[in-house]
Amino acid sequence: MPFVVLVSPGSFNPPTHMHLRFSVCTFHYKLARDALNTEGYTVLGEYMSPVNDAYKKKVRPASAEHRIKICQLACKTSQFVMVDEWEANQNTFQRTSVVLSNIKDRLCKTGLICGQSLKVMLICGSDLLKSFTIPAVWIPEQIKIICRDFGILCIRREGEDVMKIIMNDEILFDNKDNIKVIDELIPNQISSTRVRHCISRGLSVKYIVADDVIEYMKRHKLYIS
Ligand SMILES: Nc1ncnc2c1ncn2[C@@H]1O[C@H](COP(=O)(O)OP(=O)(O)OP(=O)(O)O)[C@@H](O)[C@H]1O
Ligand SMILES: NC(=O)c1ccc[n+]([C@@H]2O[C@H](COP(=O)(O)O)[C@@H](O)[C@H]2O)c1
Repeated sequence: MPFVVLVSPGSFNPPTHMHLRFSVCTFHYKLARDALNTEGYTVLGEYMSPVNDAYKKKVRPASAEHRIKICQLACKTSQFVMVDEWEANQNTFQRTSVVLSNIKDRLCKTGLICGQSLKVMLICGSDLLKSFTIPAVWIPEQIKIICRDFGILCIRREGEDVMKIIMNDEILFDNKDNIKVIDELIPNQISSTRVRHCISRGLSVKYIVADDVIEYMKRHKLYIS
């Protein structure tokens, strides 16, 4: 029986309940389960991989050290989602294909699972899939590697026409069988950006972000300005 380990790359600045819902979408929604089960896969778990501090964003994220910590707090209640710190702890930005390979190599080195029976897949929202089609953001050869050698589980983000994104891009279209699109049955507009806006205005983010994460952010005065 081949096993799947999911990897969710992102800034997680901060992690929201939606980031944790990825696992719910994968495990409990029939569509997603079927998408993997019909091919005989068993999903073992998911790693959130917070991006390295060297990744350039319009708004400078909280430090990797803080983001690792709040991701760990966010995952505390999940038996399925964990944090992989490797990417965040490197000295330079790591491309996502490198992160996926690295996680696979390390899992195989444990000796608990062999490469042939392990499929590491990227799990992402459809905005990340869309970014594949924006010139100069990703290296086309690496998109091919991600689609062909790993595979993608894409959660539709509200309003996004994922099939159109796939159909209009040559690499995605060529690899469409390795891209599973999952509908979030309760689509929402939760985003880290909106959470940061609320915090900076002194508004509550309770029930959108884990309580322990809220407590940590308060203690470290994250996102208040
Ligand atoms: N509401 C959502 N629905 C579907 N996917 C989501 C949602 N929020 C986040 N994601 C996905 O989670 C992953 C990591 O997201 P990221 O850390 O960039 O959060 P974000 O909310 O998109 O951040 P920001 O608002 O700072 O750009 C990405 O694949 C993103 O598409
Ligand atoms: N070439 C690449 O590998 C590449 C390019 C752009 C974004 N990414 C990843 O996509 C994620 C995007 O996160 P944000 O949506 O927070 O910007 C990050 O984890 C980042 O590492 C990878």
